[in-house]
Amino acid sequence: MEYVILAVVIAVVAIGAITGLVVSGKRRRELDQPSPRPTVTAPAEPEAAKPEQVKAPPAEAQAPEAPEAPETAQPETAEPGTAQPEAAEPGTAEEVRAEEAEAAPAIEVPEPTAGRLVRLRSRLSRSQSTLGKGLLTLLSRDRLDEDTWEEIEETLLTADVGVGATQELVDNLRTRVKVLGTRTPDELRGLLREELVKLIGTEADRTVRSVKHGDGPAVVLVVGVNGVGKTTTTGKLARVLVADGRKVVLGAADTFRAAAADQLQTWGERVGAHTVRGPEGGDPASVAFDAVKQGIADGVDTVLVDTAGRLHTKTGLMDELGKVKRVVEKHGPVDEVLLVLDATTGQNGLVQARVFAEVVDITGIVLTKLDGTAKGGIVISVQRELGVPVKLIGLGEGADDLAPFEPGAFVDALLG
Ligand SMILES: Nc1nc2c(ncn2[C@@H]2O[C@H](COP(=O)(O)OP(=O)(O)OP(=O)(O)O)[C@@H](O)[C@H]2O)c(=O)[nH]1
Repeated sequence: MEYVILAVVIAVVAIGAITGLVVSGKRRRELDQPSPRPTVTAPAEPEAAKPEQVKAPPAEAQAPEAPEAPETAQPETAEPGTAQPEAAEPGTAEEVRAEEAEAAPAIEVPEPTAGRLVRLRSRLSRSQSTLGKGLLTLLSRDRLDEDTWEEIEETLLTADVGVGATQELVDNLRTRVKVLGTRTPDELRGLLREELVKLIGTEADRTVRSVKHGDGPAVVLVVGVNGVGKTTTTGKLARVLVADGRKVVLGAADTFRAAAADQLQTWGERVGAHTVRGPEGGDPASVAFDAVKQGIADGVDTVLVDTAGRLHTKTGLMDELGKVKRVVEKHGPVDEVLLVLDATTGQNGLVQARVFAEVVDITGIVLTKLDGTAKGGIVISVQRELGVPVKLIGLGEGADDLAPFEPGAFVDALLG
């Protein structure tokens, strides 16, 4: 019996030993297998982080379904009356398009500037009925006595033609009417046209200097007191230049009124022109400097700078405008200084013109709001006052209501 128990114990021990050996061998084999988890030294990760791969991922990696969504949702491709599965999200494409439109506002193509004055001639109706028609009626009288000539003089003075120019015109008309003898309406019209055109002058260069030269853009400073339409004119002038094929940068150097910069930026955005602006109340000269710098960097043709023209004191104005000009000239010469005057202010406008002319060298005049006045003669008096040509006239609040000034077309509009 003891032998049997001994044999069983030996057998159990032997089985246990064999089993232990088999299990531990299996475990060792399992531990020898490589781990499936990545390690910090895995080369794949730094490879994937290479900038080239981030910049230009393979086409397949860019959500291949994405381009199909807007296409299927486009009204052109959707069959009318068919409830397509893609149409289940009608708002999505609309929203995408609305967002896109908001992000990139449509750039307008302004109307060409040639012939604008002719197109807008009816806007001069108030000046036409007093100045143009008034003079023609007086000159058509059977007898041109002293009283009639005095009335002609009065008409010219009321229309702001100015004393000197009025005298010159009346003298010339008296002589020519005497020589002419009998007068037909056509002859009278022709006579008056010639004399008015002569007074305005056809010799002066009325183009706005806006052509790029050397490495830099042409720089145009727009000056004038607040409220005359200076900011609006700068915006409209950007359109005139863009219409004529120029690339423009705007400088919102009127930092006095925050809305002025917003207003200018909106004008710029409409024609795709960049607007450089500074903080409200900031230094106008610094904004003007930055605008020209931007214009050089962008390689544009023209930089238009809307300046702040507060007429508190002449000294203040002189300091401010003088500084703007000096600072801008660090980049190169200023090509044009346009003085904006409100035609409806009459003599007051002439006083402003005198003050500005003492501060900066004005190279051109912009007369705004000629649509709202019977005093079209201011074109003549302001030119005489400053010895500088009127280059542009404002004939309304519309975006394309700023016209290059043409003496012949202007007089034709006055005479009807
Ligand atoms: N009828 C008419 N209105 C004009 C003309 N030009 C400008 N205006 C209006 O004049 C008003 C004043 O224009 P702004 O451009 O804001 O004047 P501003 O001189 O820049 O004034 P600040 O921005 O305060 O410096 C606006 O309502 C313009 O629409 C024009 O030729 N005809």
